[in-house]
Amino acid sequence: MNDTQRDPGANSATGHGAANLDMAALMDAEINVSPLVQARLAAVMNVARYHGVELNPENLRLQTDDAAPSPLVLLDWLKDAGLWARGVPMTFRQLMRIDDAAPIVLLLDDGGAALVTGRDPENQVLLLRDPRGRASDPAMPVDELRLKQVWSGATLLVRTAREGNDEEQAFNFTMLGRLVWSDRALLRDIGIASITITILSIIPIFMVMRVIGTVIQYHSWNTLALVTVLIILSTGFEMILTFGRKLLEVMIATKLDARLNLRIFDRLVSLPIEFFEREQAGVLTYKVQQIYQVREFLTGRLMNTFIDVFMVVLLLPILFYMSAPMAWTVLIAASLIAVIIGIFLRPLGIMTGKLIAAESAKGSVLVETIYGIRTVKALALEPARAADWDRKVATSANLGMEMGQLANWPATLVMPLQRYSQYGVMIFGAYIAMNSNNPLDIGALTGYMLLGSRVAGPLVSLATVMQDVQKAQAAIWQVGSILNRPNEKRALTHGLRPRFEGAVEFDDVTFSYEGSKTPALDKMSFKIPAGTMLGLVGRSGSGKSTVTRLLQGINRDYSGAIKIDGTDMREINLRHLRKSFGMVLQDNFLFRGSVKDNIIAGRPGLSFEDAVQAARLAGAEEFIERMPQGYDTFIQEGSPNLSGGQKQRLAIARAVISDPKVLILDEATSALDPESEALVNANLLRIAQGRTMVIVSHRLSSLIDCDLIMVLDRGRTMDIGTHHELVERCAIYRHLWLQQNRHLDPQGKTHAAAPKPTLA
Ligand SMILES: Nc1ncnc2c1ncn2[C@@H]1O[C@H](COP(=O)(O)OP(=O)(O)OP(=O)(O)O)[C@@H](O)[C@H]1O
Repeated sequence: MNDTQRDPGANSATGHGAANLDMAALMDAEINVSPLVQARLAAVMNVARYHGVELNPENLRLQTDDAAPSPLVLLDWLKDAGLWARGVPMTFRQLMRIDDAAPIVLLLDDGGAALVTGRDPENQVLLLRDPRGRASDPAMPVDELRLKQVWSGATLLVRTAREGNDEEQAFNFTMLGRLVWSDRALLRDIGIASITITILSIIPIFMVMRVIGTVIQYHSWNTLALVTVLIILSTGFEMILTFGRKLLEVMIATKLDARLNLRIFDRLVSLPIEFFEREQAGVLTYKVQQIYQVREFLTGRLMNTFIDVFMVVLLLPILFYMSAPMAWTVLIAASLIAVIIGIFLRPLGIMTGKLIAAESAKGSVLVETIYGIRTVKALALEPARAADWDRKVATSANLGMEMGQLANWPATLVMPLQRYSQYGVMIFGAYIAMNSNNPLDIGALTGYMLLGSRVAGPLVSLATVMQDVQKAQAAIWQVGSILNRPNEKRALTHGLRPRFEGAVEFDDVTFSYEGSKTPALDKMSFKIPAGTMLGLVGRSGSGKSTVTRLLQGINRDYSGAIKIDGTDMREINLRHLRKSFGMVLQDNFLFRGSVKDNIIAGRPGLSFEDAVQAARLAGAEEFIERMPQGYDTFIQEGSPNLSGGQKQRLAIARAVISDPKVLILDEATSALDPESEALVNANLLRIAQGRTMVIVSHRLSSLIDCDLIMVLDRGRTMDIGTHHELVERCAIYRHLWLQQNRHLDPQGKTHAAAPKPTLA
């Protein structure tokens, strides 16, 4: 029985019919599980059914039959079936507030589960059902106190995966803006705090005007006392508010960063492998990190500028009220500043783009050198790399210098205008004072000077913020150029999830790599039944690895059809496909962690026993047990503490642990010494039992035992048959065989006349 998707609406008509438990599925699957485990499985199956998905208990990997399945295992089961699922801690109140008919799974402390199928706000109770009960059983009202005795908050939320959901939004200003906007309550608080702070910081200016205008002129001690108290009070408030605002700013930035991190990672790992093969890691990392600059700009500079400009709108009428001619001069000076900065915007924008490109090129040299440090050292390439680095540093330093020089111009040119609105306005005021019948008093003049700078400042920053907008635009373009590429997300989350048997068929498949004129596979057709051990041979570049790549869905834009058990691969869910296939490459990456962790590779539901069994099948058990801490031995980055053969056997164990129906070995033994190769090959026949194997190897001797061997040449199938058949009838195969095995006769037996090595 497969996990199959049904019409999502199919069950909603029955409303809370989700609790309509049909234990038959569990029984069908013949898993012998304890009643508590049954409750959890039944609860999850019920919710999935509500959303139109039938879960198959056989696809669930329970650690032991008695232990309750962990939330992780259940989530994986749900996600595998194409549902959106999250495990979250919740409170009774939060559950009461959810306004959705879809049932919610509560994971009870004793390992069981309950389903929330409704709520009664009047009596403050939740309506719960036992997932193992019958549909006709009435829902049980449970209040907060009773629930707390059996449940400490673990909840599973499930819904149908939305198409084109948030994660699919392009990375651009709109998306970032929306992200920022989703915290509008925080933004509003920051806005209110900022405006209040600005008003409070203006109060002392008016106080200064009073002091100079009234206190000194009329020796008014009372006014002085009042002014002092007011200044102290406003400063106190300002301090508290500034502290609060800073906290809010940190909160908003942290939340945004967390959300961005999740999205970026999600998007990055959804990009097809071919993309990573083309792009340099250093450039990728550098470009993606630009997003944080944009975030900083949005929540810092841009927001403050808007608040400042808002203050100008408040202050300008006051300035005009105090003296219209003076206000005009301030306004004109500010506008001139804006014009000067506007003129420099474009050249600065172009320069910023160049600088970012140079910085990413520089970053890529560094990252590449670190990644390839073994080769760099082994070939004594340090001077060459250093020279390359020097060139990149020089280019980016020169550009940085040019950028600084260019940016210096507007900053210098606007200075006199800025100074005018600070001090010049006072001279102008004094001039007016001496020539007019209604002059400003000296206090008002000082106040004007202080207020004038408060108007010019924000206008200048509004103009310079445009410069930052350009920078942010360049940065977001860089990020978008990576994250907005077509990704595999749809293929990873949609499509059929059949139970594989392992029959593979290539039907007239033609495929060319991007930018290549000759096809890597040319009208390839072949068909193998489930359980076949298929060897792929051919000269270098004949397309062997390409066959394995297409089989894993790494490259998908081929013509013709690839069918697995008769189903077109394009219709199969990509994640399901890759999870169901095992893969061992020539050079496998082992993660930092213990041997056991590397074999299990973070897949939920797999236990230590599974790891031991997989290691045994891969022939790795013997050396693991000899290691100082056995399965707990720590593997370093790059696994220097393991030999090539040991690494390969671990990689095979990792690939077979999930009992894949199709196992692909691409030159898995090519880099091994003969002894290790013989060890791995000896295990292959055992591993091959009950599954289809596709083995790519240059060494034909390791393919003799294959059920079928396919000979490739320039992307075409030249022949397919057993070793003996091919030696007889396929010229290419015979040639390759004889080349590698001169001492053997064509049927694989040691040649009687083979010269024995002699010691001189
Ligand atoms: N990522 C790629 N981008 C562009 N062209 C590629 C890429 N990978 C392979 N090719 C080209 O496709 C053709 C088939 O390559 P493929 O790796 O499948 O051959 P192969 O038989 O596995 O070779 P080898 O035995 O040397 O590994 C070759 O001409 C190769 O140059």
